[in-house]
Amino acid sequence: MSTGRVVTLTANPSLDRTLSLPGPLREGGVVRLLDAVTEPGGKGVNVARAVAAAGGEAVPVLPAAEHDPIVAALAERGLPPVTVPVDAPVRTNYTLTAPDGTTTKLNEPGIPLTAQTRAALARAVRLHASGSRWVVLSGSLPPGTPADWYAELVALLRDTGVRIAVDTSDDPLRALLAGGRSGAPDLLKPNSEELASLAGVPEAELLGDPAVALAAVRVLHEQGVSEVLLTLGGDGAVLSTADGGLWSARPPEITVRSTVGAGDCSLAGYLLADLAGAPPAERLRTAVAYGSASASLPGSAVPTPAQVDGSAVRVLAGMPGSEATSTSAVPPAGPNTDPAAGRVAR
Ligand SMILES: O=P(O)(O)OC[C@@]1(O)O[C@H](CO)[C@@H](O)[C@@H]1O
Repeated sequence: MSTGRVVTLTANPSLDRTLSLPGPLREGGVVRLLDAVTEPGGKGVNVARAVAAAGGEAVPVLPAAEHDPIVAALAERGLPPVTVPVDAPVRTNYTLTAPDGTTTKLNEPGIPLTAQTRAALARAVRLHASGSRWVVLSGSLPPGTPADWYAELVALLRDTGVRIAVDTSDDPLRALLAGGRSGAPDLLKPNSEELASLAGVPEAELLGDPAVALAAVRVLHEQGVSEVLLTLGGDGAVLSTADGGLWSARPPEITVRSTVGAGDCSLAGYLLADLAGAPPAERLRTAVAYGSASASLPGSAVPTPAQVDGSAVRVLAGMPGSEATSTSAVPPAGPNTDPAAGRVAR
């Protein structure tokens, strides 16, 4: 029987060190920081933290030595990770945040993993996937990892019955879809840059023309992806389902403090809504509300449900500016919500 558990694999975890700048970053010279905070990070780790912060059951799987600070940092947050031991320390990624919300990331490459470590991680994920609702494969792959490893993992997990979400970029993203339907996840969460690179079009063209974005999403469905959650930063997100559903959502106005982890929190919000049995429009609303709440928090902090306001998110059936779809507002779900509300033909 499947439970509401979410298993996340972060093959390239990080300690996220957030450095608060007193003003806009100027290269050269000495910058006296206002603050410096370290949190456990990496995309899958962030998803697990947000799910756990909402009272959900999350199992973060990652490569890390027993005494690595990331293990203690997660345990302190009530989220002891499942680890596969490695010799080197987990990488540190730096975030520079300016007072106007401008966020600059400096990510280290990470620790190369041996074939044995990869096999042990795959076994750990498969073990915990059985009986879980979702497995999330998230983030970059460490140096030297075959680009098609995520595709291989998707195929490996298929017979467990778990639903699989992937959030990655560059070669691992391309390889995921190059391997045919066996590598295709149930849910893919690209941002506009990633979708544009997959589609081979400039990002500006994809953002400027809904028809281009919809064509790119349709290709993903043809390749076997059931749900595409396209995140658009401050412009919200779009959800497309293989059965023809299409919704878009805009976040409320917020003061951005750090965009780090906002995409991960969007994914966590989507999964939490799914675990609660919410229909697609509501899953999108929760995703955007979580992403927006995350961006209003400092560093890599993840929001608690009390900091998330779904009613402030405007959800439309369809996609504005697209001739192929009409749009209409979807009200927040009430007790009598029709699960098919907002479904439109494409
Ligand atoms: O280098 P990757 O794996 O692409 O991204 C890693 C990372 O930037 O992603 C998270 C935010 O999404 C941070 O916690 C972490 O530092």
